[in-house]
Amino acid sequence: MPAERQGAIVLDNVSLRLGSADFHFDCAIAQGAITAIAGPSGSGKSTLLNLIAGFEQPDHGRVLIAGEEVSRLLPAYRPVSLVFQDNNLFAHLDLFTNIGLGIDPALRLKPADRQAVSRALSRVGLGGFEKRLPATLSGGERQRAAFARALVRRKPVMLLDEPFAALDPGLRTVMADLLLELHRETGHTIVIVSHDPQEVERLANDVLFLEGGRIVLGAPKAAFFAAEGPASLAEFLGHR
Ligand SMILES: Nc1ncnc2c1ncn2[C@@H]1O[C@H](COP(=O)(O)OP(=O)(O)OP(=O)(O)O)[C@@H](O)[C@H]1O
Repeated sequence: MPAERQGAIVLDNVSLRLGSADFHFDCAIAQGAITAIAGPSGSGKSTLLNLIAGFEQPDHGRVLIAGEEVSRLLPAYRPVSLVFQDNNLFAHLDLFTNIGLGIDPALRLKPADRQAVSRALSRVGLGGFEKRLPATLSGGERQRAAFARALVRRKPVMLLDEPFAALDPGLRTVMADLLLELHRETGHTIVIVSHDPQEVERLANDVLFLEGGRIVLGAPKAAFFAAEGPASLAEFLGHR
């Protein structure tokens, strides 16, 4: 593979068909950067993220993370942590247990792991919330808990699928700032699907813009916002 194709995440000529939808992705996502995936509804943003996470596998081509091919690995074996819009906390388990599951699905937690759970909760502003059930939290607090779970996994790649879409605009800004802070601390590679050009502007170093299951523009943020392209791009930029 040529040097310029090296990245924290590489989709090497990946193609996939789901029902009548065809996807083709060929890109390298930079190490330690925040890359936003944007594009109209149905353009393939979640599918691209699912290919990286392992919820979808390519029909052809390869997915590499940190130089290792992971195309056929199940999600649990990939070096990624996930934060989704509905943050998938288990309703009947308290926050300590929910976050501990991020370290070990069998919950065999060593004392250091238990400390890491409490530290992660404090880190996201939920210190002392260990015994709370998800239903007793606000939407923003649940999203913070999902961040805490991603943090304890200590994986070098964090994947977020519209993590703030259900939150009100004020809280969205607070959570975006928290994500930037965590990124500065960890230096992780972050890939975030976003519908919101302001969020892309606030967070991203690089942007991949999708249409019809393909990447129609991949550029650093400044170039992206100055770019001319398909009508869908003009429409996205028009909502700034
Ligand atoms: N399992 C599947 N079977 C059939 N079609 C699918 C499947 N998964 C996704 N699709 C189709 O592929 C297209 C892309 O879906 P995807 O969820 O990746 O888009 P998206 O850009 O994330 O959309 P949105 O912004 O609306 O969430 C859609 O037309 C969707 O209906």
